Amino acid sequence: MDELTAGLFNPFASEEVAPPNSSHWEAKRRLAEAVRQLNDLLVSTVASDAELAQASAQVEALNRTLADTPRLHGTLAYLKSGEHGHYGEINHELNAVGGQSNPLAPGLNMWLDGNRAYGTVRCGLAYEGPPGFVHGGFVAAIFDQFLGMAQVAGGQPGMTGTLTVRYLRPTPLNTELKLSAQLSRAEDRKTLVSGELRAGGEITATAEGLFVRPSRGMAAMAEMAVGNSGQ
Ligand SMILES: CCCCCCCCCC(=O)SCCNC(=O)CCNC(=O)[C@H](O)C(C)(C)COP(=O)(O)OP(=O)(O)OC[C@H]1O[C@@H](n2cnc3c(N)ncnc32)[C@H](O)[C@@H]1OP(=O)(O)O
Repeated sequence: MDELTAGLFNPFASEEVAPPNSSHWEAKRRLAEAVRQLNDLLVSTVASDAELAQASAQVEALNRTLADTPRLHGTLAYLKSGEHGHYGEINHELNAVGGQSNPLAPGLNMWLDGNRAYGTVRCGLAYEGPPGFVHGGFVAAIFDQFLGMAQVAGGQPGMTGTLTVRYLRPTPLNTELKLSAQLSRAEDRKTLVSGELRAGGEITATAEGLFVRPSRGMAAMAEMAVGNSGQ
């Protein structure tokens, strides 16, 4: 394991969402939750054009305020600052699918128990694809992240090489969804993991992921990313 993968799923790998490790992340989680609500409200409100224009001006003003604050671009920049925890902690705050402090993330919580992985997630209205149901792309994203955690049990975590999702029935919005996964095979640099997504006890989708530990190593992959983070 290297600096990126060591502790990747700790200390957040428990059934209870672990509390933030600093006042910074505590404050950011609060802001992220407010933005999630804003997203939900945005897609559901049928306010007047004038009310929408006023709300836009307020959000634009807030954006200008935040743009003037010190910023770190990407998880590696947070890591290098030395002030925001180890990579696992930072990833679990900022990850696009599992990040508690990232409003894009639907709040996926995950934990490992031996060779099995478990998770919960709830997708609000902003994740709608078919009427009343979760967009299939987000179902795939949830599996990608979740199986990406489950592969860690194999001891050689890598990048998603292939992800196959079987959509058995529509996945409902605003419902606690339960995930489970198990390691099928881990050999050389390849780890095969399969998982299920359930709503109210019914399986709505299954997935299989093949993860490949890069020949260059994860640290080299991270170096390749320098310059991609929009700073
Ligand atoms: C910090 C830890 C992070 C872990 C968290 C994961 C959760 C998030 C998951 C993601 O979303 S990752 C983002 C989505 N995935 C990518 O962007 C991966 C892009 N692809 C790559 O970077 C490379 O193609 C890859 C690392 C997958 C493989 O490159 P390598 O140069 O290491 O592969 P190589 O050519 O040496 O092949 C090694 C073996 O893997 C096989 N292989 C390579 N790419 C494959 C692929 N894409 N699908 C299936 N098999 C693949 C290849 O055939 C070969 O099999 P054999 O040993 O049996 O000959």
